[in-house]
Amino acid sequence: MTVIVLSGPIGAGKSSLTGILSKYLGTKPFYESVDDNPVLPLFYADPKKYAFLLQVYFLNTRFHSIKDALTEDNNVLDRSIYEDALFFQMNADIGRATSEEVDTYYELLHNMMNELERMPKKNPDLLVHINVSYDTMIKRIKKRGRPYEQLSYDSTLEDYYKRLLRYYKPWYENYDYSPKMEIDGDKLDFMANPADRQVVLNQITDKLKEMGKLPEDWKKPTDIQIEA
Ligand SMILES: Nc1ncnc2c1ncn2[C@@H]1O[C@H](COP(=O)(O)OP(=O)(O)O)[C@@H](O)[C@H]1O
Ligand SMILES: Nc1nc2c(ncn2[C@H]2C[C@H](O)[C@@H](COP(=O)(O)O)O2)c(=O)[nH]1
Repeated sequence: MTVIVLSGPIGAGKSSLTGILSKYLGTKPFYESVDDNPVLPLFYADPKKYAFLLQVYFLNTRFHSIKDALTEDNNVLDRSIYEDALFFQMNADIGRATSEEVDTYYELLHNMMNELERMPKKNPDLLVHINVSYDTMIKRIKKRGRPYEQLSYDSTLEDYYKRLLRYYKPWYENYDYSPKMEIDGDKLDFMANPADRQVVLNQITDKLKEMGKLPEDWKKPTDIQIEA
C-alpha cells in the first residue's frame, strides 16, 4: 500500500501530476474540491469575509480524502491536509481572520490530526513537492484560466501569491510526516514534453524503489495518455 501526496503553490501542477502519476503507477487519484467548491469564488470576491469558511470547507474535504487514502490501497492525493494550516495562517497574518476564528481553526485541525493518529496507516509514504517560481505560477494560473484567480481580477493577488511562495519554503523544510522529495516545476514541463515527464516519473519511482515502496506487481507502462 503506497500513499503519495503532492504539494506546492497554486498552479504548480499538482492536479496534472496527480493524474499522470496515478495512471503511471496504476493507483487511484484523489483531487482537491475546486470547481465544485461553492466557497472559493466567494473567498476571492471577499477574502476577509470568507477566509474562515473556505478553510473549514477545505479542511473538511481534505480530511475525508486523507482518511480514505490512508484506508484504501495505493493512492495519489493532489494536495495534502498538511498544507491547510499554511494557507490559513497566511490569511490570518494578513488580517483575514479574527483571533476567535484562528483559535477555533487550530483546535479543529488538532482534533482532526488526532483522528488520523488512530488510522491503521497514519501518514503518507511520500510527499512530492513541486517547486515553482512566481513567473511560472502566474503563467500556469493564466493558462488554467479561472477568472477569480487572475491578477486582473484583483490587484492584491500579486502580493498574495508572492507571499504564498514565501510561506511554502519553510513549510517544506519543516515537513516531517513522511519522506519527501522536490520536483523542479520551472524546468520540467511534464505536461507537454514527454522526455521531461519521464524524468519526473523516474525521479519518483526511483525514490519509491529506494524506500521499498514500489508495488511488487508494478510494471513500467510503455505509454500513458495525458489530458492537456
Ligand atoms: N509542468 C508543467 N508544465 C507546463 N504546464 C503545466 C505544468 N504543470 C501544470 N501545467 C498547466 O498549468 C495549469 C495548472 O496546473 P494544475 O495541475 O491545475 O496546478 P495545481 O493543481 O498545482 O494548481 C494547467 O493548465 C496545467 O495544464
Ligand atoms: N484560502 C485558501 N485557499 C486555498 C486553499 N487550498 C486551495 N486554495 C485555493 C487556491 C486556488 O485558488 C484554489 C485551488 O488550489 P490549487 O493549488 O489546486 O490550484 O484553491 C486553502 O487551504 N485556503
